[in-house]
Amino acid sequence: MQSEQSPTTTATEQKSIFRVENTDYYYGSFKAVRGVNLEIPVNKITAFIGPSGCGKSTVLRCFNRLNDLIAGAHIDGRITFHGQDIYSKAVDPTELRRRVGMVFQKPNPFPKSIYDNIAFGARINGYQGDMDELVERSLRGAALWDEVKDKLKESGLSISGGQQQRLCIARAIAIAPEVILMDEPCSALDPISTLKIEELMHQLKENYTIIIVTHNMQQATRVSDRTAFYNAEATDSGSKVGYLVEYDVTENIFKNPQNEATRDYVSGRFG
Ligand SMILES: Nc1ncnc2c1ncn2[C@@H]1O[C@H](COP(=O)(O)OP(=O)(O)OP(=O)(O)O)[C@@H](O)[C@H]1O
Repeated sequence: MQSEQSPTTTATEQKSIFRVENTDYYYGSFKAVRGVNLEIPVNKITAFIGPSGCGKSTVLRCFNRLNDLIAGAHIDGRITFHGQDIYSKAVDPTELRRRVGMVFQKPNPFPKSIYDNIAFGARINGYQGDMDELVERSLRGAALWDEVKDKLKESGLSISGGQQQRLCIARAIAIAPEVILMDEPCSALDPISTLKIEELMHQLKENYTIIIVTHNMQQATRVSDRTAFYNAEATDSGSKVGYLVEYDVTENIFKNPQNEATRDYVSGRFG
């Protein structure tokens, strides 16, 4: 059987896990982002870059329908996950969010023990297996086990910011997602913690598809396989609307961009 491919997907690329087709993103009547078409390859890291307010987080939050929780937010167009429209009535957003996890800008562990940070979500999701084993496996998967194995009963808030962010990643992977969305996951971290998360991302992509929003262009070049550059332009009404300018393998976006705005942005001329 032939795999599903868009005209922009080359035969050598892996299958897409998400397809975004002709999507416009609104907050009430305000159109925040227009006309996005893109495919997210499975088991790769895709970076979203662009100046502030161009809609990177808005698009990101739609992959697990987190924008549903914002009153008035809606999209026109279609986003499919494994070929199924995620906005169709048949899709349960809670189940979608289990399969498409998220890590936020600021580490946000639960005010519970390190152990329970992992066990809590797993229990809610009906995990029936050996919880000790799951906690260890998740913490190992987030490259945190060695640092916390002797203090699993201590609060998740008692460890460093970088460790807290890895705990949030451990919590996300404990419920066995396929995708991890990361919204500027290192912006609150020091450079060493940032590098640890980046190393971890390289390991994680063996098992997960990752989409990361980042303001740090070096980070995009270090971690991502593909990069989407978004920009915003003024509309007749005076507001700004975001749009996807260029999407390609990361090396092309940074070394050989096709669009002038991309070239200016990646060379630090604006943004
Ligand atoms: N909850 C919301 N309600 C109304 N408008 C919003 C909301 N969230 C974002 N917006 C608007 O949508 C547009 C895109 O915002 P978004 O946060 O997605 O951009 P971004 O590229 O992620 O920005 P940044 O890099 O600063 O995080 C902006 O005009 C923003 O003001």
